[in-house]
Amino acid sequence: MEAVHKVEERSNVKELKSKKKKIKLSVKNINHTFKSQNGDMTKALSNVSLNIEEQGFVALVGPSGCGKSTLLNIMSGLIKPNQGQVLLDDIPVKGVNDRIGYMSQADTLLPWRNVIDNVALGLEIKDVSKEERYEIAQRLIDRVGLSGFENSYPFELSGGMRKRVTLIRTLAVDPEILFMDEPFGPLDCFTKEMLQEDILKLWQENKKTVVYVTHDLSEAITLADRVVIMTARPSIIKSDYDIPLTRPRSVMDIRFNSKFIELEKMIWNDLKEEVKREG
Ligand SMILES: Nc1ncnc2c1ncn2[C@@H]1O[C@H](COP(=O)(O)OP(=O)(O)OP(=O)(O)O)[C@@H](O)[C@H]1O
Repeated sequence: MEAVHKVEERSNVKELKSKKKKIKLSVKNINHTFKSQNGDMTKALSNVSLNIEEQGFVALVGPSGCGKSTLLNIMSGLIKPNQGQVLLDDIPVKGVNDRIGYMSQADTLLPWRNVIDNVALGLEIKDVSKEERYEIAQRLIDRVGLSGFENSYPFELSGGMRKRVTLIRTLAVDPEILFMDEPFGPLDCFTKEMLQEDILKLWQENKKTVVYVTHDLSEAITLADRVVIMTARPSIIKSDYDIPLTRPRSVMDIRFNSKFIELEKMIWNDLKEEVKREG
């Protein structure tokens, strides 16, 4: 299928694309080994390089424990790699900064703040006026169907609603690039699909650059423009697939699209070798 490019074949494709789209994030020759308390060494990443285009939606997929979160944490400046560097608009990323948004699986809402004050938190930290931050927060609350819950506290919300609040809190500060680490991992599949629908809708409106870590190949193909497969540890990038499914997409319908089914089958054949190696 012409949409597919193994890593080694992708370079000319990238050259052609770079004429159209700027590289937003560049990961260069990253090596990273963890040293545990008892002195054990775990080599997580081996010479990983990756370019992410502006407004691109890239999913990182690989077997459990292969180093996906480590790579995301290095990209976002949370971890300093042993070797290599990450450039955001050609400037080295040195620690977390407000150009970057990060959403993890953890529930990080502040329990003593209601929905609107949770959503407005980052704007408050940035000294945005109360009127403006409430206006931005309200717009996002309305966008994800949480109108009427502005004054509710996190404990009064369902798991899916809390995720929605976390998502729009991350978007409220308008980051240039958004990193998401299995943000909907523990939720049931129906709630997950509704949240994926929200992501597609919000992305369609704002076209942020997104890097999305998931175990779930179907989720990766549904959301992303590119699916990058990582090998079992020590992880290298094995393959890089374009996802030529038209947008706007519907989570509910896309899985019945013949191109989707074909892509999932093909990428799974590649991924399953790594899953078996890891197991
Ligand atoms: N702080 C740490 N200290 C020691 N080892 C670590 C640390 N963080 C991660 N590791 C190890 O590095 C490897 C990669 O971990 P990482 O969390 O990046 O994998 P992952 O692909 O995101 O896994 P999963 O999909 O299961 O969340 C694992 O073997 C993990 O045990």
